[in-house]
Amino acid sequence: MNQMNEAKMVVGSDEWCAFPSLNIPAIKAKVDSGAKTSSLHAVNIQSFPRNGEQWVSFDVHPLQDNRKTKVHCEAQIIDQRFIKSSNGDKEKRHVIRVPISLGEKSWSVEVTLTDRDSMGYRMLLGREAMTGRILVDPEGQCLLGERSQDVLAELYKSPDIRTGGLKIGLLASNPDLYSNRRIIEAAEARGHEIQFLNIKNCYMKLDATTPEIHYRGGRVLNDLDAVIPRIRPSMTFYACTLLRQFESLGIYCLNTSIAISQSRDKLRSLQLLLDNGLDIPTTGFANSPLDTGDLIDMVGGAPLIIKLLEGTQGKGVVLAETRKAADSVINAFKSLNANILVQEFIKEASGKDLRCFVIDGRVVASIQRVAAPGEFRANIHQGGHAELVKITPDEKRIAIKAAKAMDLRVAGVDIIRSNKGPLLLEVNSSPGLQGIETATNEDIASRMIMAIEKQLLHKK
Ligand SMILES: Nc1ncnc2c1ncn2[C@@H]1O[C@H](COP(=O)(O)OP(=O)(O)OP(=O)(O)O)[C@@H](O)[C@H]1O
Ligand SMILES: [Mg+2]
Ligand SMILES: [Mg+2]
Repeated sequence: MNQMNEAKMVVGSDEWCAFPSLNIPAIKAKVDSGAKTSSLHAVNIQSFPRNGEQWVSFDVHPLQDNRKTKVHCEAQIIDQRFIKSSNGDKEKRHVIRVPISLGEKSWSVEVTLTDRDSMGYRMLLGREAMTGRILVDPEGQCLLGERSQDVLAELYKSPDIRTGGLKIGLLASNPDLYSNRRIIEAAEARGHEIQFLNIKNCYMKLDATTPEIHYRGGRVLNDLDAVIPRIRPSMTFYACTLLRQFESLGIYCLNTSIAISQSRDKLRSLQLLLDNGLDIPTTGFANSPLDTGDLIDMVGGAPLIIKLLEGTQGKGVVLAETRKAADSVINAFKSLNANILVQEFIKEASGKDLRCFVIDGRVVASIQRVAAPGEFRANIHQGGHAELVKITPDEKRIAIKAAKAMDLRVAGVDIIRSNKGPLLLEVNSSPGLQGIETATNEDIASRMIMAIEKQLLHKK
């Protein structure tokens, strides 16, 4: 038994493989003995007849988090199979048989093609391909050797696999804003090329084969590595359309269009946060002024908070101290066809709230915002000021969970301290840097750039 095992190759939980006949010199596979058949993540899968046989053509993005490096492949179809994927869905897939190289060895394996766009591994190595040849050491990774970015760039002869500076676009409206100046400064200091892209000056070509984004004057922006969106609420619709276009070109967006657009819908955000087990102040929402009385009762009566759904910087947030005031304010807004929500007033917060800046699942800085005397809104724009604060482990956990629930890699999470514990107020997808960098002395702009580097450069 031992002797037999000695002849077997020991692999870790992931390994670099190659498919010489498909011109794929390196692709990192997740070693998955739980799956029977191996699979390759392929796009543009199309079957066609060739000399009386059924063939398939497809494209493979062999490198994780890189949709620019693409290999076009063709192979004979040897079977069609229904495969149950990890999410439980059954899917009919083409099966091909090709030689695989792993370490020093090479043999032929069956591989199914799937166009599930997994941002993780581009390939799964199933047990059928390993039987009799491989032992798995789940603690190890790339036991048969790593591939550096330099080696990959050479193998794929691709300038897109960068080892040095990245080409970054800052998609925003005002290059003179503190936040935007800091992001540009930080990107340049870290050796990247960054260009300010005014949202209004970008336009796009929607086309199945050659989609493009142009900048005023005709310059094509397709060769960016990453885009940092900093979108003011009034530009959300157009900017998210642009972001979707960047995404479909395989350009990494620090916050995605989907995450940003859902974060801009206050009610949807609150529902998502609740779905993820996060607590918010009790909130009510109605369509018709006829329901005002019950709406007020629902959130516990006056005093209560009324918020315009489209409001920002505290402008659309009103405190109604009495039931009568609440009733008239709600009806006044309703008569203007304004969308509002009503919310339990967290009096004990005494005009303070917390802003936690989350990047890539970590709270990188937090401040307490304190309202001006006589004001309940802590917004800096309403005269509030920022103070240093130590947040509790629970608050940290909530902030991280909220950013994750909203699928935001960069988020400003606002929390209010209530008698019932910390409650979530809202999650911002383009949180400002000035107040928080000044108060904490943290270099948050650099942390944002580092989050991009982690995705595009240093990922093994
Ligand atoms: N339910 C509440 N109870 C007590 N204070 C509240 C409550 N909701 C909001 N506030 C205070 O009012 C401020 C503004 O509210 P909120 O953050 O919801 O709206 P906004 O700031 O206008 O929106 P945005 O941050 O998107 O610009 C908060 O920072 C907080 O200090
Ligand atoms: Mg706010
Ligand atoms: Mg907001």
